[in-house]
Amino acid sequence: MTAPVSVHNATKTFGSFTALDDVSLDIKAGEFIVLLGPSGCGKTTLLSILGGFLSPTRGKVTIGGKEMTNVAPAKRPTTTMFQDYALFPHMKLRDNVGFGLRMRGMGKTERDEKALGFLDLVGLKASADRKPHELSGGQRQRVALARALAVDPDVLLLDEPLGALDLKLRRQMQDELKAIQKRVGTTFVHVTHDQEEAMAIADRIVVMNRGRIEDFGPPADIYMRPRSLFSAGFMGEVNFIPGTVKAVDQVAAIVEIPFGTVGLPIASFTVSAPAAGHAVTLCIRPEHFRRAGDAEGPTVSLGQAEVTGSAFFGTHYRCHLKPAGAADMSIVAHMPQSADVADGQIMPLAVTLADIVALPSGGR
Ligand SMILES: Nc1ncnc2c1ncn2[C@@H]1O[C@H](COP(=O)(O)OP(=O)(O)OP(=O)(O)O)[C@@H](O)[C@H]1O
Repeated sequence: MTAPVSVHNATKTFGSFTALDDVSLDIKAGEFIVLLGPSGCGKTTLLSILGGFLSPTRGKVTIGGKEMTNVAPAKRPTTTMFQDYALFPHMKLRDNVGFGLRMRGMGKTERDEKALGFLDLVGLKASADRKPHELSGGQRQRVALARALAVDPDVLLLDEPLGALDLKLRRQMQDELKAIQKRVGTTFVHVTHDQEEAMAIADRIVVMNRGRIEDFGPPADIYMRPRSLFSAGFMGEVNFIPGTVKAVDQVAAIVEIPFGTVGLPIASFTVSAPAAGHAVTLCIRPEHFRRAGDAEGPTVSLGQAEVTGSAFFGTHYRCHLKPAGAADMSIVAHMPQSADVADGQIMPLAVTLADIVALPSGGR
């Protein structure tokens, strides 16, 4: 089963501290949502409010269109899978997975059949008679997932479920988790502070910071068209170039930056329309810089820059560049593998216009 989830203006305070600050969110049935943000930003608090382990100080939660704000966890159509998922050590996997069904009074034959079906889903049917200590960390994690899904929640809440796994296994489990979610169609809300994990699994990512939602959208949108400087910086490496809007007409704005003047289409301003005098920050990902002449489509020239350092990364050179006329600025740019990059070299820089996002400077 599956259900949509809505959070309406939820605030959670602990004494004088506001852990969640007026958060609203609409999740569609069957979506894989990731709550992403640094430690302490309120991800677990929001997940706990969805699961019923915490009540919001203000605001409300609906699941499947029904108000759930003060409904106990066991009475919600949700299951929460914690990072330190505890399997019962003395029970076979089939009994671990069937445990929740037993608690709900399901008979042994039916329960066993269902448990085997979910073990099959996570690729462990052949191990149904083994016990947890005979499994690897990744396998135990899969059993925990099978157990959580066996009770047929409308919404599965996952709190850093891959946090205890090593990096390689983590990446593998991300792919599996996504594939399983697509097969069962249950709404998943998954907490992580790992941006790559979020991109690997999410249909939509909720970027959180200091108790608020900074950005919400598909991974590619958040990466390419971030709606806040925090979001841009959290979703991978980015260069922030300060600027001032000098003039605006109906199609473009002229922005003065420390090493020149650029004309940007209005569409580059993703959050608020540009106005003369506004301080803006141009966000440019390292892979979007090109040597002038190599850039595709309509481009903006950023003048000459000196290579002050470079390292070969296999797929590209990662370069530090100093733009002419901006002695105290350093830009990180990726140049193609084929580029002949050397320290001290001067290169004319350009960026495809569509790859520049201009956001209001300042903020929280
Ligand atoms: N019961 C509590 N009493 C007081 N403060 C709390 C309580 N629970 C959480 N907080 C505070 O609220 C803030 C948000 O906590 P939360 O656990 O939601 O963060 P998080 O984003 O999940 O972080 P992490 O990735 O470290 O788990 C933190 O500053 C935390 O110290």
